[in-house]
Amino acid sequence: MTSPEKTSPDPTSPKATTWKATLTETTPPENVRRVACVGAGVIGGGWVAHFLARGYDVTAWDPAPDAAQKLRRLVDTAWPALTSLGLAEGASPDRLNVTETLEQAVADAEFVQESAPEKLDLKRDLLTRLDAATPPGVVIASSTSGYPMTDMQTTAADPSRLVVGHPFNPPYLIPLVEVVGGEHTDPTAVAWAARFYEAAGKSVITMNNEVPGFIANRLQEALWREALHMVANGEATVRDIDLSITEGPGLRWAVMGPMLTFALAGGEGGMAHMLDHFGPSLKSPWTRLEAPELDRELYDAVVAGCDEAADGRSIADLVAERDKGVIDVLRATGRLGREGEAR
Ligand SMILES: NC(=O)C1=CN([C@@H]2O[C@H](COP(=O)(O)OP(=O)(O)OC[C@H]3O[C@@H](n4cnc5c(N)ncnc54)[C@H](O)[C@@H]3O)[C@@H](O)[C@H]2O)C=CC1
Ligand SMILES: C[N+](C)(C)CC(=O)CC(=O)[O-]
Repeated sequence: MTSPEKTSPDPTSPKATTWKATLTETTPPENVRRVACVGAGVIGGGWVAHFLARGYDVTAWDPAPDAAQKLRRLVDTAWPALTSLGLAEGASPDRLNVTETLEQAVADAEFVQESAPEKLDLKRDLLTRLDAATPPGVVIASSTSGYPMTDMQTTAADPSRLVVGHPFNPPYLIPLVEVVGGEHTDPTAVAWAARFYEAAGKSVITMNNEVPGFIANRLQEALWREALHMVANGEATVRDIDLSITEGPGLRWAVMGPMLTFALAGGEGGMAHMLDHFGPSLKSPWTRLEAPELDRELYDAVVAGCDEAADGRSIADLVAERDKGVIDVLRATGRLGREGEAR
């Protein structure tokens, strides 16, 4: 990702402190009842389903002509899984209002989640528009997978209330949200967002430093790049790559992260022994990390490999299978109560 020319607002301008100035008028995160979701594709729609299941009133806007229909279908598809997890009191898909305009969606919102396509100019323009239309003192979060907020908040009149709230697909099942502000974000807005997501049932990592891709996507990207190299070089098939994780480290990663998992590789000696023993292999050529050229051949090989792996299952079948699997893992690892409440 290249960093664009910055036209950052003057941090000493009174506008840059608008959010702070209206803090006392801001709804405490635990009392928020009305959430707006702007952009309602895979992730925006997933956020809508999550917030509805948690009992919020949700307004949504998306410029696509068939967006309302698709969104309601996504919510209906997710609802059985959400019901099995346990709905908040009063939660209902009927509490969704798909509006005609962006301005209507955010007019009464107490929190705004932006989930538009991952294009820097588009995000910048949209956040500027959202900032202009959203009541003062309301935090606006972007679902961006990797742009630093500093690069997205360059043209907003009040950049101090803009934060990144990076979710994982599907946001109605995967608990993690990475929260981080930009150079011109008020740290109180970051703290407010973190508290809000926690109140909304998410697991939050708050980052104090901006790095493109945040934490989890940097880790995922390293694995993804190596997987593409292996497919491109004919070293492994798409199926081999998937099996190597689902039948291998993926099982452990659902229980503990890569750090603790590797500490156990050192036996009684823990991570210290693991480093003494396997440290030298860091110098072995086990990974390339530079991204391979995503040329037509590699593109086709990856797409065809996934079609073959799906073995006739539609995307809807795979989504249902994934959702059931994630719920089973959450349950089996004690991260869900008997009624499905997240711990
Ligand atoms: N797909 C994924 O696995 C994840 C995506 N994200 C991030 O979420 C964001 C959305 O990605 P997806 O939902 O995957 O994309 P998507 O393509 O499924 O949905 C994007 C939606 O935005 C709408 N849209 C287009 N222009 C717009 C505008 N100017 N204002 C508002 N909405 C607009 C489109 O009509 C579409 O419904 C991106 O920033 C992406 O990086 C974050 C985590 C995971
Ligand atoms: C593929 N992706 C980069 C958009 C993925 C994410 O951002 C997070 C996720 O759901 O894995």
